[in-house]
Amino acid sequence: MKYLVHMDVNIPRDLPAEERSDLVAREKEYSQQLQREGKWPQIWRVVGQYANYSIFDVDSHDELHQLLQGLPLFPFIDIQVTPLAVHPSDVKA
Ligand SMILES: O=C(O)CC1=CCC(=O)O1
Repeated sequence: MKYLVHMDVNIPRDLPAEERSDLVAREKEYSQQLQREGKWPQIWRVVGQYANYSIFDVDSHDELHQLLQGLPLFPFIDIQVTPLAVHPSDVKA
């Protein structure tokens, strides 16, 4: 099952720099592990924003929820999820 996920990151400005760097580094490691596993096949930066659009490819809503909740930056991200279905005009389908 594929999902389009929009993440809008809002790390508090008063978070100590070291804590911020640690969170961002752990977020990157977590994300890259899921990318290698094929569960997070695409991630794109939104131009001019601390935000991304990502594609997740997982088995269920529950799995996606679990993965998103595991994001180190989860407390500081507004997340919107759009479930995707195959388009009938897709020549690859
Ligand atoms: O920087 C972001 O958009 C938040 C994020 C998600 C995965 C990652 O490495 O950073």
